[in-house]
Parts: sequence; C-alpha cells; structure tokens
Amino acid sequence: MKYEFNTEKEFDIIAIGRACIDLNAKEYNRPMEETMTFTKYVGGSPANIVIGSSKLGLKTGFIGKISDDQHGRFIEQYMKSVGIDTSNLVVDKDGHKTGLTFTEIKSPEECSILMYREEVADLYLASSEVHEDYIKKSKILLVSGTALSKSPSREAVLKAVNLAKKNEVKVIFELDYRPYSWDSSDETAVYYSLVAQQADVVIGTRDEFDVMENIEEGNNEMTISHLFDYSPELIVIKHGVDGSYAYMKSGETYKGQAYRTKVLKTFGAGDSYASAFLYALIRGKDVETALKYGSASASIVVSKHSSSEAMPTIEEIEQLIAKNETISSSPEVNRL
Ligand SMILES: Nc1ncnc2c1ncn2[C@@H]1O[C@H](COP(=O)(O)OP(=O)(O)O)[C@@H](O)[C@H]1O
Ligand SMILES: O=C(O)C[C@@H](O)[C@H](O)C(=O)COP(=O)(O)O
Repeated sequence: MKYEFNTEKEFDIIAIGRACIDLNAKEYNRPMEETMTFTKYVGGSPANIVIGSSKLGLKTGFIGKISDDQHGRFIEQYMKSVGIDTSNLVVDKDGHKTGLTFTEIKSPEECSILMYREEVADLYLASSEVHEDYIKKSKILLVSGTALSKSPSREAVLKAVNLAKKNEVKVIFELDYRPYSWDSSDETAVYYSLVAQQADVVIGTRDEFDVMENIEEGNNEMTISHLFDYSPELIVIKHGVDGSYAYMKSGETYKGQAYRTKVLKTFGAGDSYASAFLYALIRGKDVETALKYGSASASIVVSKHSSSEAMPTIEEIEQLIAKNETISSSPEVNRL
C-alpha cells in the first residue's frame, strides 16, 4: 500500500523545530565524568531528519532559529553543505544560545544524552517568522514535538500546521519527546494530542505515545483506534530493537524488523529511521518497503559515532536490505 503526496510541490520535506549541536563522547565505554574529548556534529532531531533525507537526495528546507554566534553559523553552513534550503532559518538577535546535547556511551546498551537547553534560540522561533509562501511549496511539513514545549515556538508550530493543512501539505508529526523541555506531563499530553489529531502521519516510540496519552504501558491497538477517529492516515509505532509497526487508517498493518549490526550507541536510531522512511514514501515505495528503509538506515547509524554525519547513502541502505540479516528469526516483514 502506497502513501500519496501532492507531486506538484517543489520541496519534498520542510521541517520545523530545533537545529542544535551534538557533542559526542570520543572515548567510549566510560561514564561522561571520565570523558575528556567530544566531537561536534549538527544535531536536533528535526535537523537530523532533514539532513538524512537530504543526503538521500530529497529536496529539503528548514524553519528554525539559530544563535547569532559561531555555533549558529556552523549549523547553517553544515545544512547548506548537505543541500538543505536555509532561507527560512532565522538568526536570533536577542542573545539566545544554541542547544547542546552531550552524549555518553558507557556501552552499546547503556547510552544517554545530557541536554543543555536553557533559553535556547530554537524555542524563540516566533509565529511571525513562519511563512505561508514557504510552507505551501512542500509535500511534507515535518513537525518535531519538542518545538511545542514552550512559547513562542509552540505558536509558531501551530501556525505552521494550520498553513500546511490549508495548502495540501502533509503534516508528519514526529513525537520526539525530550522530558527536559517540558514543565509537566499534562502539558505535554495536551499539545501532543492537539497536533497528533491534526497530523496526517504520526511517528513515535511506544513510550512517546504513552506520553501523548498520559498513561503507562499503553498498547498500539488503543492508540490507533483513538487517533484514527481524527486526521491521521498512517501511524508508525517504534519498539526499539524489536522493530516497528505501521498502521494505515484503511486497515492494513505492517511490521518492520530491525537489521543486525554491531551497535556502537543507540541514539540517532529514531532520526535516521524517520529520514529514510519518509524518503521511501516520497519516492513512491509502499509502506512495507518504507519500513525496511527506515530500519536499515537506523541500523547503519547506530553502528557509527554520530547521528547527522553518519546518515547513510541510498546504496548503503539498499545493500543492507538485500543482505536481509534481520534481528528476529521470524520473516523480515510480516504482513499482519
Ligand atoms: N540495537 C539496534 N540494532 C539495529 N537497529 C536498531 C537498534 N535499535 C533500534 N533500531 C532500529 O531503529 C528503529 C528506531 O529505534 P527506536 O529505539 O524505536 O527509536 P528512537 O531512537 O526514536 O527511540 C527501530 O525500529 C529499529 O529498526
Ligand atoms: O535531538 C536532539 O536534540 C539530540 C540529537 O541530535 C541526538 O543525536 C539524539 O539524541 C538522536 O537520537 P534519536 O532522536 O533517538 O534519533
């Protein structure tokens, strides 16, 4: 089953949200207290996703706010270098800073991130900085959930969603839950539900859907039966190394299995997954195949040091799919 887009649009994906910096520990297998050196990469979930999609050949753009300093300029230069349109990347003039994410790689199973996000420029994106003329040019508006955590970014995102819906632009909502950014679980659930109900596609981990529903240990059937009463036509629920499920409003369900790899660290999986999953959908692959692209891309990125710089080429993804070494012993993709 394929997912249709308006093919007349100039851009494939325009993302809205944060573009930040990842500082990934160079010394692995030790706690961050003992890490002396870090490598700098562009980071921020929505930025990572468009970087991945852009490297795969999609035409992408980014709406966001960066700091007026060396870090902001590094982000803009890197985005340009991978082909992302930065014409709607706003430079903050009020002294707000770029968000930093330090990563700790204690072991392949024990990875964590430490976010420094006080007064970050990305959450100061204003609704007046979101433009209809730009959004309407894209097949997809990719929305990151973290951009809803504070005003004025929250209103900027809600405006962007409204403009997308007015202009036949598919709204893809990546839940991208970062507890650090939110004041309360009730608040998160309110804004997540608001946008999920308006989105065309919702992507998140099982835990993130629980956050949206403000419950513990929810289940996929309940999630989809609720959301399919609203706008979503496709819901993707990820279960880490156990794979992912795609549910269509029309009733089909598909399972994508994770691909075996030598894991270096686990972060970066979700962003690389989303970038290749969306690439495949836009290129007219069916949803089953798109799950394979997402899983293969994630498997490649978890074997490498970064999230953004490590985003694979299409050849790497297709070679991995052809090798077919999935983690479960059951058939690689089961039609349920
Ligand atoms: N250890 C792993 N080895 C190979 N693939 C993985 C591994 N962990 C996750 N993946 C792949 O990445 C996808 C997204 O991972 P997940 O952990 O669910 O998302 P997130 O990074 O957003 O928390 C999974 O569906 C799976 O295909
Ligand atoms: O999203 C961030 O601000 C941090 C990311 O740049 C970092 O690379 C990361 O944690 C990615 O993990 P994922 O969202 O699970 O793919």
